[in-house]
Amino acid sequence: MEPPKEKLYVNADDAKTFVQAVLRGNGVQPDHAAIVADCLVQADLRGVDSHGINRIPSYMERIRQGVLDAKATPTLTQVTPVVAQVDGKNGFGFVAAHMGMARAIEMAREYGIGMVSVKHSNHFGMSAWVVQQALDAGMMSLVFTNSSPALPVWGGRSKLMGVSPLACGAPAGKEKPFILDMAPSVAARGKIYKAARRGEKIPLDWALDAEGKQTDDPNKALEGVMLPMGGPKGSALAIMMDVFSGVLSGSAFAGHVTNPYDPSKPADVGHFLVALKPDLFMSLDEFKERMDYLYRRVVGSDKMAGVDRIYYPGEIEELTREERLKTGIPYVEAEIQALDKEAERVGVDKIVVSRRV
Ligand SMILES: NC(=O)c1ccc[n+]([C@@H]2O[C@H](COP(=O)([O-])OP(=O)(O)OC[C@H]3O[C@@H](n4cnc5c(N)ncnc54)[C@H](O)[C@@H]3O)[C@@H](O)[C@H]2O)c1
Ligand SMILES: O=C(O)C[C@H](O)C(=O)O
Repeated sequence: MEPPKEKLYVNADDAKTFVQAVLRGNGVQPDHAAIVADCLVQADLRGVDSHGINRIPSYMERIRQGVLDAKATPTLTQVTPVVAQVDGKNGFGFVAAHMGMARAIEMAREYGIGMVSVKHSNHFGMSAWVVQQALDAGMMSLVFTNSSPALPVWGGRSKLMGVSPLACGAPAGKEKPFILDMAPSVAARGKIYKAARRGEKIPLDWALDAEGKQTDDPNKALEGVMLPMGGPKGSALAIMMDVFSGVLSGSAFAGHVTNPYDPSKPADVGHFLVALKPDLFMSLDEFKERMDYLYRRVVGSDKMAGVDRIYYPGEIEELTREERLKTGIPYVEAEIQALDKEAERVGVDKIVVSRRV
């Protein structure tokens, strides 16, 4: 399998315009289309191409099969002054989580903390966009979701838990904010889908094939299981995401969430979102100074042999974002063709490729 060499570059604004048009063509209301497009393009800009606009064909298939409601409007119920619940009504996870984090931020502004449980939702892609939503409002955050079975529990051999990401963030002053966004597996399953799309191999420690053997073939890996990061600890984190996102919310859990690529039934994903005001225990300036000091201590740490630079969590993605805002986002021909097929189906313009390299 030779990876395709040519990269097709698309500017972020053109990618957003394209995604919005396809979504509106599939019956999604304009303000919801804008949220979904922004979250997907943010992922591609940050180099999280596993969770960017290439997810559009699978989401549209779910709409066509009637298992994702393009026209759903989530509802919000206030439970206590600092706790709310969103019912995603089986619409886009991006829209339900965006509404949930917006409410969590409002509660945190008033009371210091806001917690929102989201039920009957769908895949919301890269968790870091929700963390960024909180950071844009000056808030710290916790962002949990569950997802479809991909990972055996420690000692088990079949898929049970999702590779459900744990994300959190905290603002800084002059330095970069802290953004941790990690699946409890060695790598997100989306990276395997991406390798399959691009005809690339995967590292041997990511997954096992259906016979339980190591494989570098992404298609064989998708038939097998993902491997947890950190052994039993990764498995435990996946269970933790299910407790907070699935059990607590009233959504599916314990292996009953549907895969975003399976258009046979609703996904019933749950999310758990917390916004926290950073100046609860000291002034905001002092908090930010302390965050800046932490950043400098981390990136200024003594380096291991062979390491050129130490990065802060979220920093590589931020540097990629800065670069891609200038260069455009690189895709491969097969990905652009799959996206253009979605445009053709609803009679909107193809995606604008600015250059091929
Ligand atoms: N919605 C879902 O159901 C779902 C499920 C799984 C994963 N995902 C998404 O997949 C994406 C990728 O997940 P992943 O676990 O493969 O991420 P990853 O392994 O690429 O990164 C995990 C974390 O480690 C940090 N990091 C990575 N390399 C670093 C380095 N050299 N120095 C310092 N920090 C570093 C990153 O900034 C990030 O915060 C995430 O955005 C996640 O939200 C979504
Ligand atoms: O795509 C999935 O199956 C879930 C998640 O987005 C992942 O990358 O693992």
